[in-house]
Amino acid sequence: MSTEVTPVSFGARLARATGAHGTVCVGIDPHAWLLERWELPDTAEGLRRFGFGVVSAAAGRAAVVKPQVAFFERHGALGLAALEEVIAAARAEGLLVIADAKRGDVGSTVEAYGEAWLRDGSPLRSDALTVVAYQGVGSLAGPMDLAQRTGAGLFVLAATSNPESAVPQRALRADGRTVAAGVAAEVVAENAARFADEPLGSFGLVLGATVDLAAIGIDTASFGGAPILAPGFGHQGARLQDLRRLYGAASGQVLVSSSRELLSAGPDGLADAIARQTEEVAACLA
Ligand SMILES: O=C(O)c1cc(=O)[nH]c(=O)n1[C@@H]1O[C@H](COP(=O)(O)O)[C@@H](O)[C@H]1O
Repeated sequence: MSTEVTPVSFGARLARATGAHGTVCVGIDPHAWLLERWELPDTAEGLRRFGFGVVSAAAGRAAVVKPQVAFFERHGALGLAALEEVIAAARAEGLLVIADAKRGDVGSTVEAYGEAWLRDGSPLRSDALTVVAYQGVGSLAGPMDLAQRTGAGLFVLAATSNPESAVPQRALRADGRTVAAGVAAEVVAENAARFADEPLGSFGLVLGATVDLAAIGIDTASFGGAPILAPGFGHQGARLQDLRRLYGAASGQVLVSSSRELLSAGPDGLADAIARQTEEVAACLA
């Protein structure tokens, strides 16, 4: 008799956590200038203390944190060791962790990325991972299978918030769709097929709040239960008041990602800044 226990899916955990704490996703982006503002050194130890500061401010106030892996990689092995500790601390506090590592490769290799971030027992085990589908959504089958088995999630980049993304992402595929709309449709279909019984699925999309989704051929009304990770608010210019206009019927399943705007409140102001932004997002959705 198998003793394997089916884990609670990421989507179910996300729905529960956002229901309790709102839909703000607090970025952990230790830019050098932010470390200075937090009076921390630009070292692995500085990153560790910064990460712990964000975790303690977010615990009980937000559902999700999103460490930006690049800043930890700057410090090599010690930086990654700091990241391991920050991820573990966040999860121990009940926060969901989206590792923003933006991984992608041919299927046989991306599988190893999946194992690094989503396998039970891995030192960097997170609740979800950002991934890139430049090699085709099908190349992500390995991490998708693993995520489903371990109750983890994936956010696939579709329409990113940076202006340079227009050239590759608005390009037309052979089927007449833009690359961004094609990726979105494939991920939405995969999510619907694997998580049909769940109101919120575990495979979502990154859709920048600075992007005109209709102009790029993306209609969020067709998203079903696919969650959306939405960077671009605050420092990149998008405004919370536009949340409903930007994401329409899917606005309730949008994670409002905010890094520099929140983090610049400093270690003493961050908890209040998170609470304020959570209220503001809720008001925009009401
Ligand atoms: O995947 C992401 O989170 C992401 C996708 C995207 O299209 N744009 C984008 O800014 N991001 C990330 O979201 C964060 C945005 O930071 P702020 O602009 O400071 O809120 C950074 O960690 C980016 O790497």
